[in-house]
Amino acid sequence: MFAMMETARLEALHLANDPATGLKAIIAIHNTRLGPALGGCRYLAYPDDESAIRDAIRLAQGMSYKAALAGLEQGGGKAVIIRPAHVDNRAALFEAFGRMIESLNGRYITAVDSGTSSADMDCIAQQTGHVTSTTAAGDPSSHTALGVFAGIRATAHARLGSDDLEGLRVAVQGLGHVGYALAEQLHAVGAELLVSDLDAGRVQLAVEQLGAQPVASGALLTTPCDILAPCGLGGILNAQTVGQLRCAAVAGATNNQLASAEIADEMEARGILYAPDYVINSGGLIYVALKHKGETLPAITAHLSQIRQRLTEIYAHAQADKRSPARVADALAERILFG
Ligand SMILES: NC(=O)c1ccc[n+]([C@@H]2O[C@H](COP(=O)([O-])OP(=O)(O)OC[C@H]3O[C@@H](n4cnc5c(N)ncnc54)[C@H](O)[C@@H]3O)[C@@H](O)[C@H]2O)c1
Repeated sequence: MFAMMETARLEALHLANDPATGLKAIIAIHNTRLGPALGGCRYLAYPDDESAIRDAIRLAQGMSYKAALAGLEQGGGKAVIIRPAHVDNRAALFEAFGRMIESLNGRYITAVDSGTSSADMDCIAQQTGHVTSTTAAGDPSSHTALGVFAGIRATAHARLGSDDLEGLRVAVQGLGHVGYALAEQLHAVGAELLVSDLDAGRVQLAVEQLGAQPVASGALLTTPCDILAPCGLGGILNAQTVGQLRCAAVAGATNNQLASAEIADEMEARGILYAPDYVINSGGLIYVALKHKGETLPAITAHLSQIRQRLTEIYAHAQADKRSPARVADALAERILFG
């Protein structure tokens, strides 16, 4: 366990077991150098306890990097609640989790993630103030989409010489909360949209409302385009897909797009510019963190606009050092967190 923590440079790991509600929870606090650790709470079934702990640690680490490059006074953390086969009272389970968070005295702030909802956050809020993305706080997805849109402009400028997206072929994979909002913005500035989603209804909506061209899910990654914007599930840039990409750049919302750092090197070698996922998709975190601090919407929007500048800096470094932007982003984050 300690070896795992050392490898990830994790500060603390907290476990809770509450037989009365069925709560089995893990809170991983990766780094609090910049401020309290903020990160979502997953509520999923895991094959064993170790996989759940591993997941929490890996995700907490990612949150530290994301917060550092988003310029937030916030550290990285993540929680995992192991989903029981059966739960009598979900509200009571999340309230028990709220008490666990409260016992950490503000070192960890939770948020919605896979398997949890704003209603669950409302239950947690009964027991602690260290919770975001409650029903009252609102869904961060539109802010994530705004950040990705700004990041696509920066990427187009760096790779294609102009941030004018009119007529650019942008392939959006996944038309969920973020992907559809992004497609709307791209459509509004005259981009040519190619779209795919596992849900045919979402695709049909984009065809009718945004004039998008539908592409079969399996074919989108290999469709010729200027920018590929992954907004679905992670791990899509891997040894099988990377050689088949036919785009000038990849810039999208999906978390953990790269199967490994070497994939980014391969993209670099092929002249495909890669927008580091945790930089371009940090709009939601910025919204959640600043909203929790009581910032106004204009202040949040102003902070969000820094994503574009941050990416532009990363691309400039990457070009100067002949390295992948993914490597540059990691090095920058590590300097902020541990330097
Ligand atoms: N919501 C946010 O604020 C936020 C913030 C940061 C990162 N992200 C990441 O962005 C991605 C999208 O988030 P979301 O909130 O829009 O999720 P979502 O669940 O609302 O939408 C995802 C969509 O992608 C589709 N999809 C999944 N796999 C696909 C595939 N192989 N091909 C085509 N479509 C596919 C799904 O059918 C779904 O419609 C996720 O990876 C998420 O982790 C989201």
